[in-house]
Amino acid sequence: MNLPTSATSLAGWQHIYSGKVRDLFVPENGPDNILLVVASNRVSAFDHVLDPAIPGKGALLTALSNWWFSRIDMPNHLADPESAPPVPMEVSDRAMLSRRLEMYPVECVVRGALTGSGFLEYRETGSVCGIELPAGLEDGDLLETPIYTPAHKAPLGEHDENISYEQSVELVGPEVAEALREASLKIFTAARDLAAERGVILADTKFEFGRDPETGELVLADEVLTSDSSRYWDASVYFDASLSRADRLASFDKQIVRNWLRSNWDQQGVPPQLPAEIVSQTQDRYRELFTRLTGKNWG
Ligand SMILES: N#Cc1c(N)ncnc1-c1cnn(CCN2CCOCC2)c1
Repeated sequence: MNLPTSATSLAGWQHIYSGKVRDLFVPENGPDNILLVVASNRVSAFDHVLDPAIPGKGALLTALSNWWFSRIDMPNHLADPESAPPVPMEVSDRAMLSRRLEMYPVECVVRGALTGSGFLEYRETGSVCGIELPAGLEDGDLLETPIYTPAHKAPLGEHDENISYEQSVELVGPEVAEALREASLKIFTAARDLAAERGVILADTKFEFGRDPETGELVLADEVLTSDSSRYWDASVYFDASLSRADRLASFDKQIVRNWLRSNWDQQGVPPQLPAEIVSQTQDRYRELFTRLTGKNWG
């Protein structure tokens, strides 16, 4: 996977980490309990960060995350702007000023549908993360009840490893493991139901939690319920039996890019530049997802 070659340097902030699509900063001169999470416009597919970036993507997904945070009844990591240095103008619309937490090394994945790595594991073993599922399920099938399928965070560039609930207990202890599972299932179920009212299927998502060192409380962190951390499908497309399975499971935001790459790249080496039309269509899909979920026009 080709990683970003340079992270934005921000006046007053020290860059500490770059992921595929986000960059992390801490205040150069304190306080040390603050973290700035900046969502880039980078888009990744097939384990590659693509070129060019999608203008507006970072701001839109930050706004979507903030919209969900405001609807989730749980402490979150968003910080009071008064408690931190000013957020530089050049990233203000795509930056998340956060409380610095002691992050738990568990990717809290919840699946309402069986696809991706979960389907691959099911096809091999009949289960996902030790959870036995009924026989005969196909890729993309909706599950009767959502399942909690944690993963262990892998180093950047590697795939996270699906683990059993019992393995998550070994990582964080029984009380925290249960709290992570309970919170993840509760948030997912509420978000899935809200999305369904808007004709959108929340197929799966990944939450990250941390412990606030000052209060000891469990805090919802990272981005939440964005199309980078979740799979969203259009319900009218999903239930259209005239479409192929691949088309029915088209992700709201990245399918246009994936389909173009499948037709224009042999998945060897570095992917080709995305044409302007593909970038524009992808921007439209991000906007459409934002509007469908929030009921607000973007921009
Ligand atoms: N959100 C948030 C947040 C927070 N509120 N407090 C502390 N850390 C994080 C955070 C955000 N992303 N990551 C993953 C980057 N890690 C870098 C080290 O290596 C493992 C991955 C950590």
